Amino acid sequence: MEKTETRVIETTETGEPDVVCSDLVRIFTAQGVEVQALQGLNLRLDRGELVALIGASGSGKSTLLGILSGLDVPTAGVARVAGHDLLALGRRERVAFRRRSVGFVWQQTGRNLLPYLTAAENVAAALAVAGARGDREARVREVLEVLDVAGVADRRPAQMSGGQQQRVAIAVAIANEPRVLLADEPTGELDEATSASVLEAMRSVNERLGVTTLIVTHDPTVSEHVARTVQIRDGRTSTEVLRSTRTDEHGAEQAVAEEFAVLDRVGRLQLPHDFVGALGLHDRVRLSLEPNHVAVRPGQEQRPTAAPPIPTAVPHPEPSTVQDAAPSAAPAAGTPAAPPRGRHAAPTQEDAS
Ligand SMILES: Nc1ncnc2c1ncn2[C@@H]1O[C@H](COP(=O)(O)OP(=O)(O)OP(=O)(O)O)[C@@H](O)[C@H]1O
Repeated sequence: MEKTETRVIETTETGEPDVVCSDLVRIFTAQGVEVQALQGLNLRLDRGELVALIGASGSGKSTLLGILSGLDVPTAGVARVAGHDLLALGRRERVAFRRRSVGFVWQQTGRNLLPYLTAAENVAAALAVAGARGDREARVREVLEVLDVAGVADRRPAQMSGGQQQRVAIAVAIANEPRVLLADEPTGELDEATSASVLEAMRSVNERLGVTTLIVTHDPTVSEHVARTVQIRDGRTSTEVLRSTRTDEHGAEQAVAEEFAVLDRVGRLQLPHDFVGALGLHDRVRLSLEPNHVAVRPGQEQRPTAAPPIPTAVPHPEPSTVQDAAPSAAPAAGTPAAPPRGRHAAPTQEDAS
């Protein structure tokens, strides 16, 4: 059974990650109206990581992938992929970056492959466009075998299943040995079983070839295939779930999922929606530094409508979480009940250090 804990992690920078986004901003202007698709997003992927990116519709996932793939240019901030500064690339460098440094898999199978070429010809075309050296035929065979689609090498996309088409698309994307593989809803048009096999293929490619991989998805089963899931909300990274296996005191292996709020370099974090709703937080909140945590309390005066019951047997605990910091009165009508403890706990000062 999965156990969920919460701590705050700091987005510090050590080493040379393959993906670095720092205070990334993308503003679109449509018919005189500005839309802030990314509002100071921070993200880093270390070399060889496999990460899923999730978030509600409109949260900025595709905008981020557009920037990381070199298709779009951010308005402000830092975006570096495979050592390239994406705000400073010239036109020719950008073309070379897209051909050699990143591979891309789209949701629509039709967008990934040329319909009049076979699977092998699609991979060969990608190698030719990038000017790949060496034995291209051998490389075509190799990547189709890695993706377990050597059997459909001579078929055109229309003669393959959706899952086979996406596997061939992954083969095309990794043919040039890019440092980073980006996938936008790669399983969006597939049924559950086929989705699982495509996600598994991406995990296997990541493991065998060490290509740093970022998968944008709505697929709820993605957590079974990745060790790290990043959630973005309103154009910013808000929470991360890290999964690992631990051995308990009886020697049994336990899958552990820990949920973290993401603290950026200047100390900002997003409170989960259900915390905000449960305490009716708005406009201003009171912060206080406690011995081992930071407490967040509603900014407005809390006037309980009825006298709170006096505890008899159970002593009232010291506030240690956002829920603990709640007034003792029940939440106002219309506000959701406080979330169960353990799903999200409040960030603690100790954890942030
Ligand atoms: N070219 C554009 N011009 C104007 N606004 C845009 C443009 N592209 C995206 N947006 C806006 O930016 C915000 C983020 O869009 P984005 O497509 O990145 O979200 P998303 O998380 O990928 O959504 P979905 O899951 O529905 O694909 C949205 O409000 C969207 O309407």
